[in-house]
Formats: sequence, C-alpha cells, structure tokens
Amino acid sequence: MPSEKAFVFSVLLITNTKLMNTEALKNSLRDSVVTRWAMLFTVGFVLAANYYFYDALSPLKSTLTRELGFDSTDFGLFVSVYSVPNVFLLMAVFGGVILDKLGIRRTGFMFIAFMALGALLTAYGASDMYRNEGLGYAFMSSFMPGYSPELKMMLLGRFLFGLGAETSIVVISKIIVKWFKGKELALAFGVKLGLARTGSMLALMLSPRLINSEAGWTVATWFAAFFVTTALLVFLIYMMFDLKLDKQVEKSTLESKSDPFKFSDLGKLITNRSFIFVTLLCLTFYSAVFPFFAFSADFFKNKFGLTEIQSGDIAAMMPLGTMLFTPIFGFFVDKYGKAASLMIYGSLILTIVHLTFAFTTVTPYVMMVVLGLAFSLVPAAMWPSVAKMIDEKRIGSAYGFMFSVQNLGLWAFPILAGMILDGTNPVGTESLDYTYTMIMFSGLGIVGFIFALLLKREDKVSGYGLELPSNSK
Ligand SMILES: C[C@H](N)C(=O)N[C@@H](CCCCN)C(=O)O
Repeated sequence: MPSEKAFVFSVLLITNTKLMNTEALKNSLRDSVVTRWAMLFTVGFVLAANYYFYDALSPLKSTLTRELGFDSTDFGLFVSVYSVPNVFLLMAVFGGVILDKLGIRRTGFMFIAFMALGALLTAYGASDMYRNEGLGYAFMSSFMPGYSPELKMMLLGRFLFGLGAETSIVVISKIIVKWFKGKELALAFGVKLGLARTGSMLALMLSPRLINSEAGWTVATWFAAFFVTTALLVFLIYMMFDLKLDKQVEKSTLESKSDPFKFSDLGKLITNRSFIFVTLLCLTFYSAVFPFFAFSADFFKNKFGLTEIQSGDIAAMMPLGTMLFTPIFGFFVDKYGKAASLMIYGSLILTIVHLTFAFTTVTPYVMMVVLGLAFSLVPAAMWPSVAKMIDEKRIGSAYGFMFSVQNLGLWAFPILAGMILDGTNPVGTESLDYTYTMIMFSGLGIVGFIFALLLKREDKVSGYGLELPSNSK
C-alpha cells in the first residue's frame, strides 16, 4: 500500500538522518581531544584577559592617588562602575538573549570588542597623551567639576569594559557546553575557572612590577589594555574553528535548544525558593570576595607596611589557591555531592578569614590561601547546583539573572568600602585603617552563611538533590 510505503520510507529517512547526525557528532572536530582542549585554552585566554583587566589596577591604588589624585571613594567608584551596565541595564540578562538570537560568534565578537574598547579607553584616560589636552580632555573637563577628567574617562572605559565582560563570560560558558557536552564537562568548567583566576593572579603580580618601567607607571594600564585587545584577535581564531564545527555538524545537534526569553521566566525564577537562596548567597558571597580583592593589595600595604610588589604577591595567593582547589572540589561535587554543605563551609571560612584580617595580625600569606579555599568551595558547588534547580532551557536566563543580582553587590560594595575608608581615616593619614571596611566584609560573609543554611534546609523540601552526586539527579 502506498501509505504504508510512505510510512516505512519516512521511518527510514528519520533513522538515517539521526544516524548521520550521530556519525557527524562522532567525527566532528569536538571528537578530537586535542582540538576541544585547544578550544578551551583559546577561550580561556579571553577569560584570563577579562579577569586580568578587572584586577589590573587593584594593586595600584596608592599609585592612582599619587599620580591622578584619586581618593578611596574615587577608587571604589572606578571598581564598581564595571557593574553599572549589568545592574541598571540588565546587560547580563539581555546579553544572554542576544546570544540566543545572534549565536556564539557574532555575540562573542561584539562583546569582546566592547571589552577591548573599554580597556583601551581606560588606559587612555590615565595616559600622559590624554592628560596633555588630548582628545576628549576638554569635553571631560566641561562638566561635573568634582570629578577629575582622568577619572571620568577611566569610568567611561571601565563601564564599556563591564558591558562586554559579563556577557562574554556567558558566551564562553556556552562555548564550553558546545564542545564538552557528553565529554568531560565538569572538568572543563573547573579548568575554565582556573584559567580565569590565572588572569587575576598575573594582574596582582605583574602590575606593581610594570609601574616601575622606564617608560612610566602607565605601562601597567597599557599592558592590561593590550592583553584584552589580543584576546579579541585570539577570539577570531576561535571563530574559525566554531564555523568549521558548525559546518561539520548540524547546529541543532550541538547547542541545546533554548526557548526564547520571556519576562514570565523571571517570575518563575523568583518564586523558586532554592533559586532565591542561591542567588542571594551568590550576591553576598561574591560581594565579600571581589570588592575585597580589589582593595586587598592596598589593605596589606597599609596594615603590614609592605611594598606594592609584596602586597600584590600576597593578594595573588588567593587566585593561586583557587587554581588548585576549584577543580578538586568540582570533581568532589560530581562524585560525592554535598554541594549545599560545601557552600556552608565556604561561607563560614570566608567570614573567619575576614574577621581575622579585621582583628588580628596573623600572616596574610596563609590567610589568602585559606580564602582561596573558600573561594573554591562555593563556586565549585554553586554553579552546578543551579543546573539541578533550573530546566536546561532556562539556564541562560537563570545565570544572566544571577549575574545581574550579583553585580548589584559588585557595584555597591566597592563604593561603600571606599566611603568607609575615607570616612574613618582623617585626610592625610599616613597608613589607612581598614578595620571597619573588614567588618563590613565579615558581615556579608555572615549573611551569606545564613543563606547557605537556608538553601540546605530548603533542599530537603524541594528535593533538588543538592547533596547528591551529579549523575544521581
Ligand atoms: C563575575 C562573574 N559574574 C562571575 O560570577 N564569575 C564566576 C564564574 C561564573 C561561571 C558561571 N558559569 C567566578 O567565580 O569567577
């Protein structure tokens, strides 16, 4: 019968197409171990450049005061403006939407280009070229006289950098899924975070050394900007491989289909109690880490009377610790679970470290490694836990939403830290007293600890299985 034949023919056709797709997956570029790990290191370079630039000026706080007249509030403002596009324009959320619409190559290139433009503008704002009546100097001098033209240009640069940087992290997460899904995905995520932290570590160690260059202190800012610009070129290499992979394998078989973003999705997210607790933990925990990290080198310099180079080296102990511990805890969570408990331990350790910094003179080398332990426990447990709570189709929106909420803290707390410093230290004080600033960071640690406890309690009701190994849920 013709209809029967047609049925058999369609079944054969569907089976054959599926087989061809499987065959294509088997023989695609991602099946070469060398190629997919080379891709990870390629985009890892972009991530390292991102984190390098974010931290490049942290060990130079006193240099910025000496050379550009920044006070602690100006420095806090500079650190925090990174988060303005992500909080007030919801860029991390819209970046995810744009990613779904335009795809990895165009979105990645566009947002990394924003990063490079922002980084170059920041370096230009600090340069002698600009300060000697360079392009834009007169304009930047024409409004808000309370803020220097240097600060305003650097704020504009860091704003654009922040606009590109958060979305580029979302793009790179998607790239890792594209190449490693069904392979060693958790390990790939751990290595990706390790590469990001290498960028932070290098920034803390290199910047204070580069300011002593013969060509002047701004070599440190230009170097950071050129690192990000190189990352844009490196991403072009990635794009060629991405295109080749898409040609080999039908796109739909590689990228998990995500439904178009709807605002009602946000409604579903914010009525999920576990998701709320993990988001609030993300906000408080990261607010006690990244803004502290931005001030840490200056804190060591003032509290322990060290040089810029020594202080930067101590601060670098934290990312060094995370490079070792994060893949280990990622492996532990995959195999044994206990993610909610690890988040509790991480928040507790964070609080103890900040209290130690506030009230004792225990050697900061050791405490920064211990902080690295806390900063490995929570991220290694937190990000995979979100994947257990949220449907895969909504994971992009969920991460985007979490990034936006987290950026609220990354925006507010550097400003607060700077204001507390300026408020508690009379003008012209020789060495700054950080006690109240450290109490603020300890307070954030305690609140994070409470959210981690609530998350574990809620997990018993919601049954997401955060305490179970990865493959049992
Ligand atoms: C700063 C950025 N928003 C952030 O949260 N980075 C995390 C890694 C996020 C990975 C999400 N899949 C970090 O721990 O650096």
